[in-house]
Amino acid sequence: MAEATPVVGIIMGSESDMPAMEPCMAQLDAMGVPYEVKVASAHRKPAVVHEWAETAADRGIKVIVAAAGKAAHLGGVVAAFTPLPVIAVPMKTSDLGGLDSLLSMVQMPSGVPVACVAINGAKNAAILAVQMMGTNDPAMLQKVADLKAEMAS
Ligand SMILES: Nc1c(C(=O)O)ncn1[C@@H]1O[C@H](COP(=O)(O)O)[C@@H](O)[C@H]1O
Repeated sequence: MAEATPVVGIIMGSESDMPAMEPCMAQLDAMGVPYEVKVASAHRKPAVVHEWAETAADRGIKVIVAAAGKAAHLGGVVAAFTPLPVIAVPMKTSDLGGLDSLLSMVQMPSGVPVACVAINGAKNAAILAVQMMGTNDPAMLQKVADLKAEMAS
């Protein structure tokens, strides 16, 4: 059977962000939502990030989740290159506890919004992505309703 086309694009600034982002992938797996994962830094590989972000919508991606730590510009740079909504996940850091990542991500200039979840809020980023898609996709909305029913039981 052919793999379903990914609808969530997950990008992270470093392979070192992968463990903190596992709950995002696990939540999307649990909800049956196909995703793609890319490791690329806006600082270290700007051309790769540019190309990935600019072509995301054409690949069928509906929502982007961008995770990064420290001077976490990745979400904002991705948002500059795509009309898709971007959810940023600030990574907890050893020096400043993730406040550095959070402030870098949340303080976007007017005109280029980036939604931002809590420090290491990978699971919530996944749920929020499905909620966004649910605004015009009843099957996605049902997945979130099912999750809420499960939490309440
Ligand atoms: N914030 C960014 C960006 C970016 O914003 O483009 N690229 C890498 N990083 C972050 O640097 C931290 C340390 O990365 P390394 O472990 O590779 O040195 C990671 O949390 C990564 O997301």
